[in-house]
Parts: sequence; C-alpha cells; structure tokens
Amino acid sequence: MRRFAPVMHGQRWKLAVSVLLFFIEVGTSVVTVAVFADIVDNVLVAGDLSALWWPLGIWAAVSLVGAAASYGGTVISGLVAERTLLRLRDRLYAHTQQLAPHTRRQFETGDLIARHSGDVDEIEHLVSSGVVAGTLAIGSAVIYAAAAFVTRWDLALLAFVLAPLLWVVSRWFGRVVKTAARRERKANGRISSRIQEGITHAISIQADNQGERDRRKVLRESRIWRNARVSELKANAAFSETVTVVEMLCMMAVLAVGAWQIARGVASVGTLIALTGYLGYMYPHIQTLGGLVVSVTSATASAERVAEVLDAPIGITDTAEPELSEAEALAGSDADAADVHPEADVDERSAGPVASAVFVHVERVSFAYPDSDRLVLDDVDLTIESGDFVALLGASGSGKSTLMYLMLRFYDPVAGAIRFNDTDIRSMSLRQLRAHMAVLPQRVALFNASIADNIRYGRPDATDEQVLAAATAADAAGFIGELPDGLDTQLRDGGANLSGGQQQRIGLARAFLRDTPLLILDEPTTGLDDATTQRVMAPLERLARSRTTVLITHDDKVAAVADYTLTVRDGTIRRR
Ligand SMILES: Nc1ncnc2c1ncn2[C@@H]1O[C@H](COP(=O)(O)OP(=O)(O)OP(=O)(O)O)[C@@H](O)[C@H]1O
Repeated sequence: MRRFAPVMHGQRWKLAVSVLLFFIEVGTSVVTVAVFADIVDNVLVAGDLSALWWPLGIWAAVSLVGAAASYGGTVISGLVAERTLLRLRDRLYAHTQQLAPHTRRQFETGDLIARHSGDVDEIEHLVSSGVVAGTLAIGSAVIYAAAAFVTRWDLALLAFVLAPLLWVVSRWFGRVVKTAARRERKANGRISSRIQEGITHAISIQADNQGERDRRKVLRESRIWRNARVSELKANAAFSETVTVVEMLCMMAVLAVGAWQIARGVASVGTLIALTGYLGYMYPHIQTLGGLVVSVTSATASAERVAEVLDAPIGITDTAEPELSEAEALAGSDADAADVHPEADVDERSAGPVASAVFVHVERVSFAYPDSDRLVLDDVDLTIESGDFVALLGASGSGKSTLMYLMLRFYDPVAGAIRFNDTDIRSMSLRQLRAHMAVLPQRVALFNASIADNIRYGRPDATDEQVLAAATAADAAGFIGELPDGLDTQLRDGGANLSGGQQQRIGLARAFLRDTPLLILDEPTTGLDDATTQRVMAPLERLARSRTTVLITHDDKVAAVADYTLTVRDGTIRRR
C-alpha cells in the first residue's frame, strides 16, 4: 500500500470524507440499538404504548441519515478507488511503452497484458478494501465495542476474549492465501501468453499438426491455475467458518451469563438485547477485518507483479521531458485529463524545427547491447549525404537493425556520436529527432481502424485529399478503390484482410504522407514474390529518390536500385 500510495495523490481527503460518512452511519446504528433497548424496557416490558411514538420517530430519522451517509461513503470511496486505478493503468501503460527493447523482451506479451488487466484490477482491493474498508472495520468495531462496554462491561469483556485469536487465525490464513494467489497470478499470466502465442500462430500450429500439443500446453497451465484457485477458495471458506464458529461461541457465552444475571435481577432484558445487538453489529466488522487481511494479502501478489514492470528500466526518454521519479510519475494527474479527452492528440504538439533535408554522419560509433559485452558495431565511421539512396547489406545478425535503433535513439552508442546535419542527435528531443524520420518496417504496423486512418497514422491532421494523394503515390489507390468501402474499409487483426504487398503499399502511403527528410526501409520486400516486389519497388523508389534513404535488405536485386551499397560485417560498415 505504501508503494502505491503516490497514485492516490490528492485523493486522501476524499477518502477521509468517505470514512467520516461511514462512521456517521455506524453512529446512527448505535443510536437505533439504544432506541430499541428503550422500547423493550419502557414499552414492551412496561406495557405503555404511549411511550412508543417518540422513539419510533427518532429511529426513522436516524435510519434515513444513516442510509444517506452510507450511500455517500460508498460512492465517494468507489470514485477514489476507480480514479486511482485509472491513474495506475495509465502510468503502467506509459512505462511499458517506454521500456527499452531488451527489457521489454524479458516479459512475455500475454503475461504483460495480464499484468495490465487482471493484476491492476486486483490492486483495487488494496485501495478500496485496504484503506476504506480497513479503517471502517477497525473504527466500527471499536465504536460497537465501546457501546457494548458502556452498556454492560462485564458481559462485553466476555465477548472480547476471543478477538486476539481471530487476528492470529486471519494472519495464518492470509499467508496461505498469498502463496496460492501468487501461483494463481503467475499461472494467469502464463495462460495469457500461451493463448496469445496460440492465436497468433494458429495457422502454423494447425499446419504442423501441433493442435493437440498446443491445447495441452494451455490446459496444463489452466490446471495449475485451477489448483491455486481451489487452494484459495478452501482457505477463504475455512477462514470464514472458523470465524463464524468462534463468534457463535462468544454469543452463546454472553447469552448464558446474561440470562443468569436477568434471573438474579441484576440486568434488564433491554440491556441484554442492546448488548447482543452491539455485538451482532461488531462481529461482522471483525470478520471483515480478518477477511481483509486475507484479501489484501492476496492482492499484494498482483501488486508485486505490477511493481515488477514499473521497476523495469525504461529506454531513452526525451531530454525535454526528463525522466520522472516513480513517485512523481504516479502522482501526476494527466491520466485524469486523458479521461476527460481520451482523443486529445498529443502528436499535434510541436516537435520543434524539422530540417527539410538531412545528411547523416555516423562518427566512430561503437555499440554493445546493455545486457551483453559483445560490440555489435565497432568504431563505425560513415557519412550518408543529403538525398543519397543507400542500401545497407549484411548477413543476418550483422547489426543492420542495430544501426537503425541507434538512429531512432532506442539506444545511445557506447562511444562516438550520430549527427544529423552536424547536430548530435542526443541534443535533440526524441520527438524532434523522430519527426525527421519515417520507418517502413518488415511488417507494417496496421491498426484496427479504417485504411484512411492507418495511412494518416504518422500525421493525424492530414486531410482526406492528402490521404488519397499519398495512396495514389504509393500505387495503393487502385486496390483500395476496389474494396467495398474504399478508404473507409476497416482493417482487422493487423490487416489480415489484405495481402502482404497491399499491406506494404499502405505502409508506403503512410511514409509518403509523413514526408520526412529521412526514410529508413527495413527489408520492405521480405516475403513478397517477384511480381509483388516489382509492384512495391516502383512507388518505393519514387519515395526514396526525393529524400535521404537507408534501405536495409538481404536482397542484392533490391539493393541494386540504390545509389550505392554499405555492407555491415564484423562490426564494421564499408562502402561497396
Ligand atoms: N537485445 C539484445 N541484446 C543482446 N544482443 C542483441 C540484442 N538484439 C540484437 N542482438 C545481437 O546483435 C547482433 C545484431 O543484431 P541485428 O538485429 O542488428 O542484426 P541484423 O543485421 O538486423 O539481422 P537480420 O538481418 O537478421 O535482421 C546480433 O548478433 C544479435 O544477436
């Protein structure tokens, strides 16, 4: 709870108000029990009906106040919990998206999704149950205990004897549930991963006749999950029953001693009714408290998994937007702004000046990945002049993509510098640097949106005419026009309803529209047949010729369209 407290920044006074409202409700039920005891002694036992109306009126008024206070407390504490969750979800997603590529790969995709969904949901228990229900249960138990004590201290003491035992029992069950919850959360993450993997590779799994094995893999994880859930369920049920039995024993002891005292004439029926009433109100709170120890302990298993992601180091962030400490990051309230304007387009913000032409100077650059000592690039020195169309060739694993990562500043070199027009790219903000570049990757990232929105992805303010012009330039307008909804056709599942060549041409249209002075093409024709490659190459060349372009490829024929070739080998890059 201490760990996630910063996300509750600015919410504490609301929590205090909700707790106060709940206490008002507790106060009203104390009054109603006292009123009822009064009715028993002065109306029922004395047989005086005229004394009934005044207490009944108080009872009704107090109950209404209690109901209103309880409603207010529930709504306010619910709002606080949901807002806290909203902020946490936003922070977690922002952090995940900034993870350095090598750190990101430490988490399986499905597991990461599970941490963002189920695990974040569980943390709600820490906020709503942990803070509000915890304070309320302790406070209410104390108030009812005090009322019981004032009513009849000797009988009340009898009822309190077993309270410490309940605490010990709940701690023990808490530990059992936490172990099970950890297993359950991990299994849940692995199930998500297996399912994500299975759905993504469904065709290969079926084609390789591995359907049964794949299904058994998911089933194995599901069984681990089920066993953990059953352990949790058994522990929770055993805890609840233990508490009920202990409470019953206390109540029976109080009733027996109370009946004996009434028979001896030292206590009234009304007093015993009031006392059992207070105890009847108090025990559920003690039970809740014990249950909270168990459920909050179980929620910490999820909290640990979320904290693990938040603790993972992020990649390079903007110098203009310095990295926030986690407390600051969690405390920020921009998630609330996003809540109000979910479509608020941050890309509209100015990236700073963007040069109309770029020459690249890679100056004695050496680089090793953070989790490795091996230099992937070793003292590389090269210049790509403005307007050059360069092919970057090299064996698989030689370091071509690594050079692209360095230009995009996913990493910084361990030695040397990369300059755009003599400016060290480290002195530019990431937003400004990346505004100079368009990247066409091997597999174009297509989103579940219309074709038009996919084309304008890198430039959300582009008009329909500009989108159409870009589609035409990329030789995509023809096939788009044949689709029933044209540019408004919705792409589903990463563009699965388009062929590889069509996807690539949408990527090209996106690059045309972005119209940046530097273009990086990462094996844009991989997986395409000769005819389709030709179809893609023509618009690609048009795009490449009007700016500085680096074309990463394995294919000599594709490389031949470039002005010249750079070859990456053994950590060095040579012009050919
Ligand atoms: N996160 C990482 N940590 C450690 N080493 C890495 C990491 N990513 C890549 N490498 C290593 O760096 C080297 C260069 O990788 P890179 O992806 O740049 O090669 P590439 O030339 O683009 O290969 P391909 O043509 O197959 O895409 C490889 O030997 C690879 O194993």
